[in-house]
Amino acid sequence: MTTVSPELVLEGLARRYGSTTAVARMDLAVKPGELVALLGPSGCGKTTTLRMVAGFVEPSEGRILLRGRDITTMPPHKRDTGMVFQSYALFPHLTVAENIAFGLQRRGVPKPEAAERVARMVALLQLQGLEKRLPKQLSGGQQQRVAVGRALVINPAVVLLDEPFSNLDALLREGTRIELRRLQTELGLTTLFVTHDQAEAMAISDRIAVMNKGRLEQLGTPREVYDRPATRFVASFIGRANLFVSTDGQHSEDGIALGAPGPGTWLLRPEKIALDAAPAAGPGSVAGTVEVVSFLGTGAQAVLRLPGGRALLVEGPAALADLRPGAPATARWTRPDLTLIPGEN
Ligand SMILES: Nc1ncnc2c1ncn2[C@@H]1O[C@H](COP(=O)(O)OP(=O)(O)OP(=O)(O)O)[C@@H](O)[C@H]1O
Repeated sequence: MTTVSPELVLEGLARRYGSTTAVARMDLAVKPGELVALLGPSGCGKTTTLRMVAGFVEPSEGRILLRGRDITTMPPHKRDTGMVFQSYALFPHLTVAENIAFGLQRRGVPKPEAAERVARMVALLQLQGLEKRLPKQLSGGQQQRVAVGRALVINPAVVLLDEPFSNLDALLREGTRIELRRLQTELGLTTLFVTHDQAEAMAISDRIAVMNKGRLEQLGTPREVYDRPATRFVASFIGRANLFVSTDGQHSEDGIALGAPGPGTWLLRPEKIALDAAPAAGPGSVAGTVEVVSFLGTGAQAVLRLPGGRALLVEGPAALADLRPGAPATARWTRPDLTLIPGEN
């Protein structure tokens, strides 16, 4: 077995502001060429973590190692990190080419080599013909690509991206994230990516670090965090979740015939549930009333209101949208559709 030594390591990294703990003792190891997303709701400590790695925020505790070197107290420009800010932070008076070349000049890269590397970035990011423009003469998506180019051209050991697509409209955002993923894979860039958008994190990450209230709740591949969430928070933040608490497995606290193999907190994803018109029959079935249906293009969603008052979310084929609100329907699932949430027991 070969073990790859990680490129970036966070060891017990913490940051407090007075009595507020922005980040609590975080451990994370990012492998060479890996893209890890820091995902969580507003205020969970994603940006603070990224800024500690970049050197803009001083940790209260812990260490940061980059390629085995302790960089915890090193000034930002000596760290070998390339950062892309949410606001892009381009120099308004410099052209596209000059913006991209900036970091190379500062590092004393000879002019001919710098010109060559800038031209390569311009080509990779499809900015040809825009080299002499100023940032204000570019679209949001083009500005975003210049910001990425400026961070990548110095060939940093780790690329740090803070919600880089938040200023783009939905369609451009999807296209740009695919482009970024392609570039990141092609160039083998070790990347830490901050986002509060779970779909974005799922789409581009090798692994996702799910954060909540300054803590790392789970680290895993998109599939792992979706299929086997460690906590109730992860289950609800990644995708949609129907959660049931049961003391015996047979029934949930609100009286649903759950049919789980044992006690605990159980997750039932909406796409695991089937709806039909026949009456409920024992474990893994419950009758209710269709409350809302939504057609989503690739499928549909329905909310089933249960007698106990709970709203059960169901996802399935587009035909689900043909159900009439107010109609009775029975939800069905099987034992393997239920996933135990280990962190809640
Ligand atoms: N300079 C500061 N002074 C005081 N508190 C701060 C400071 N910076 C961050 N915090 C607090 O630390 C916590 C984490 O903030 P952080 O910006 O890291 O969260 P985030 O997950 O990046 O949120 P968002 O998605 O909204 O940017 C928040 O409670 C925030 O109010």
